[in-house]
Amino acid sequence: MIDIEVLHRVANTLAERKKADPDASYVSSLYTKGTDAICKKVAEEAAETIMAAKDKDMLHLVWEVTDLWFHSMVLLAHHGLSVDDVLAEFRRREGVSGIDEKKSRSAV
Ligand SMILES: N=c1c2ncn([C@@H]3O[C@H](COP(=O)(O)OP(=O)(O)OP(=O)(O)O)[C@@H](O)[C@H]3O)c2ncn1[C@@H]1O[C@H](COP(=O)(O)O)[C@@H](O)[C@H]1O
Repeated sequence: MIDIEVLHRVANTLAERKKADPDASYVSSLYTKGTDAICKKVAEEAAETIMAAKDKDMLHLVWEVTDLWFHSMVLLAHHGLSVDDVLAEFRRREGVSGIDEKKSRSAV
């Protein structure tokens, strides 16, 4: 079983960082800079993920996906959301084939 508790612990830290000093916390400094700065980090980490995959660099691929998940979690927290909202969406989609779901969209 994969340990997703670490995601909850990080999410709790991200919530706590709303009250932290931006000079002492990277997360708090991102909140202070705002949505554009956080989105820029998400875009950078997505680009670095793509480069690692294209280079077939497995170590960096894991590092960059971790950076991407982390900055996506910061973006969610900045908007009052958390990893629980994403996990709930995964649960809602569970078992629904992407092919069937796409067909049902074109039928509407
Ligand atoms: N998981 C992470 C995490 N992953 C990556 N990073 C930071 O994300 C930053 C940006 O990564 P980059 O690779 O882009 O680094 P960079 O190029 O030097 O950054 P820029 O100059 O481009 O801004 C780095 O400073 C990393 O250390 C993280 N910073 C924090 N966390 C978690 O968030 C918690 C709270 O962190 P603080 O708010 O800093 O206490 C920590 O305890 C960790 O659990």
